[in-house]
Amino acid sequence: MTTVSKSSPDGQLGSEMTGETVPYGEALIEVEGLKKYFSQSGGLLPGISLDTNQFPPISVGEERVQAVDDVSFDIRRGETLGLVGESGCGKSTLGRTILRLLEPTAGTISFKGEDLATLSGEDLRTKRSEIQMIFQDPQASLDPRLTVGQIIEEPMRAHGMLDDEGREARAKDLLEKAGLDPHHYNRYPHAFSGGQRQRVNLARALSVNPDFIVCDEPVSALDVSIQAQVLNTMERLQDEFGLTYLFIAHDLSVIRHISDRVAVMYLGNIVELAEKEELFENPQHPYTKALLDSIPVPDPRETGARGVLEGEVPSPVDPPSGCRFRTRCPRLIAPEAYDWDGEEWKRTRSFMRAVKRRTFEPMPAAEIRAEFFGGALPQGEPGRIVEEAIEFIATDHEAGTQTSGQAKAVTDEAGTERDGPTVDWEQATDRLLEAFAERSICARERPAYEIESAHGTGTHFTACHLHR
Ligand SMILES: Nc1ncnc2c1ncn2[C@@H]1O[C@H](COP(=O)(O)OP(=O)(O)OP(=O)(O)O)[C@@H](O)[C@H]1O
Repeated sequence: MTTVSKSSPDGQLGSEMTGETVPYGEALIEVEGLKKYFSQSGGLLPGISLDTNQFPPISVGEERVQAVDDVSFDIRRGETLGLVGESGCGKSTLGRTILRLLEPTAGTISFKGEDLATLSGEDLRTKRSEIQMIFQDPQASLDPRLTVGQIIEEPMRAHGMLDDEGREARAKDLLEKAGLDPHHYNRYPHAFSGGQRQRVNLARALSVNPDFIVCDEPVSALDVSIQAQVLNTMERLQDEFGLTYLFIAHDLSVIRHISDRVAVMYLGNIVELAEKEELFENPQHPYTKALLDSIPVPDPRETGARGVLEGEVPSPVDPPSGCRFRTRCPRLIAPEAYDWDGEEWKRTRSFMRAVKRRTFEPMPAAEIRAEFFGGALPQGEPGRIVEEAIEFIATDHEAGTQTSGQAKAVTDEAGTERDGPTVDWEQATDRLLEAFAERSICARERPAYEIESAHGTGTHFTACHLHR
């Protein structure tokens, strides 16, 4: 049987063909300023939008989904970089753009010092053998009409690698290495379980002797009991074949199992990147902390009172300025335009969040002041702004003392029209956000800081202005 290893003369392609080597621990992939925007093609007239607040009310311009926006990091030879984040944050798009399955909008992707973003034609085709991808759904990615042997041999054939006999021997060897019986060579995918099918995918990816594999949620569709077995096989194959993985998952326990370093993604940006232990034991970004706090704990006494993420992820068509997490962030930094004393900012921030999310019932002004500010509003201008916001939502304001727009004619049960207070959450929210949230450094500048690690010796990147 042919022995497959990175040094095997039969295992052509991959780095052997090009003769390039990158020492272990050095950057194999360097991503710099990578962007991937998708054009929005929806509606009757794509690209044309109606805005009655402007003249002319029609504008022609493309709305673009900023799926990956200005992302930079490297992946070192032999390591597994875990990429984690909520659904829709851009993980798959990033993985596919690195592989050039999607055209980058901007930025560079350097693989062994060569920019993949500019390669095309034959050069790109050759490089593709060095970079492979494994997808989440092993069922969908295996052609049901082909035998397992044909499936594994297909990439070798496409790259003109080995003769028929050599390909068969290599396919059988790879089946065994991936934890399957080589006698399964002539079977069809439907005869296999989900875990076995993912092993077939692994064997196929390895057939062209790649250096780098993007693994997009490779175990998410598998039973938890099977997940660990497949992950262990992936680790073994990584050692044996000298592989480098970008491992995409939303499940933090899977990321913790397999990664050496972890990158956390939120709304198209990488918000934190550190060695695994450092990230799990010393997370610095409020988003990472919220993600870690929301890991389900297998404890029946657990009440569910964890720091789960509040609010919706904003649209990637029009993401927030500065820090993209700021609209959901519990640690939003105080705007420097005002002087804050003691607890004033914390209280104002909690009040602003509660108003924005309408988490309390409208009540008289004094009760709002008591509940959120212990009776004493912040000093000076911030206090006046808070008072204005309270007036919009208080239930006990007399007509005439209210800010314009708040008093409105209402009809009582007897059918008599009289002036009464109305609650205007929107105005209150706008007043607070405009005065405080939009003036925070979190809204004005995009954060990027390197801090000292408490665990290990690696660098710790965090995109949070709390480290300014
Ligand atoms: N072909 C496309 N056209 C337009 N928008 C797209 C396209 N592909 C992805 N998007 C959008 O880009 C954003 C990022 O999607 P992506 O699939 O990369 O996220 P993800 O983190 O991998 O999510 P999931 O874990 O659910 O796959 C989403 O808002 C998504 O709707």
